[in-house]
Amino acid sequence: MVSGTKRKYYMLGGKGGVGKTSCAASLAVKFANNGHPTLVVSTDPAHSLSDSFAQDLTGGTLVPVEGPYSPLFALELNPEKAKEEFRSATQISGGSGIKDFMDGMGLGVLAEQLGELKLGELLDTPPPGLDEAIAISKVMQFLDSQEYNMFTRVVFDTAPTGHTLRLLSLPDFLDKSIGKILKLRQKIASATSAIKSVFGQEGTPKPDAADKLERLRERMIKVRELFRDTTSTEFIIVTIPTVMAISESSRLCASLKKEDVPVKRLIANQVLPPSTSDCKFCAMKRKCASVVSSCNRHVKELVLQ
Ligand SMILES: Nc1ncnc2c1ncn2[C@@H]1O[C@H](COP(=O)(O)OP(=O)(O)OP(=O)(O)O)[C@@H](O)[C@H]1O
Repeated sequence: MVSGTKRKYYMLGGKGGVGKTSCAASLAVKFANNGHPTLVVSTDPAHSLSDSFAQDLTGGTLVPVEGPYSPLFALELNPEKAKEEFRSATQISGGSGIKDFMDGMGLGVLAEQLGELKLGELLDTPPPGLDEAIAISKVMQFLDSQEYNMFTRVVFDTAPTGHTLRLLSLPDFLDKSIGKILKLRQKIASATSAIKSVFGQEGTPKPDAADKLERLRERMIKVRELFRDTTSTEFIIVTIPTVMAISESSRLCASLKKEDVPVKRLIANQVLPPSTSDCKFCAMKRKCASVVSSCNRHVKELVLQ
């Protein structure tokens, strides 16, 4: 994993509490100690990257992590900020949702179509995972900038399984939805210019709003491409040796493969080392771990089958 100087992205995901953040932080330190300027990003709204490094990493900006030989920076993304950006990019007129805008223009009929297209919901209540998708797209934006193009390893500490799966399918969903909004905007623009000439009403959608939407759509396409780029991206499943964690990891792996997301490595975390002085709890935990790994063949085969 440390060979080569071409930029690589590693996304760590899995069941809640298995050690995604701990493993993402350890992997980032390993890369930095092997000569890679590294960035570790937490997209999990419940950040715990600061705890892993025992350093305050909050604030939504890149913070240098003390210790490793090569530069290691950490970033705890602020999903609220990302959501705000989506809302402002999709507002049609100052502050009101698209439906009010169209009613105001006497285009209630078109608003019904909007209902069918379910775009109203998209604009007023963004889908789960949206904030992370936008946050990741921002990370990619600044990674392309001169200032941050030195990073050759980027490690994403993602949210627990369900959130991540929605995040992975989101760029597609957004690309299509924003495409519909832009088409609808086109219709509104031509309809309003017709109305304007008859009633002389103001309220044509701000031209820059369409550009903002178009830019957002392009960024979502880039996120989708990043997730599926087998030459630069890899999703690593983190699990622990319990039946429940392995079952959930197996489902996650099947979903990732269905979304064409490259996944080939698994971290079996918190495996108890052999010990003679086990307390009852540890003895039971070890027994369970050995039963799980033996009767379910090797954890890796089972999850990554
Ligand atoms: N290999 C390990 N050895 C000992 N403790 C560990 C190990 N990995 C994780 N832990 C501990 O388990 C707890 C959960 O770890 P962590 O926060 O990394 O999991 P997570 O999957 O990111 O959790 P969440 O889903 O809540 O974000 C923490 O207290 C952490 O210190």
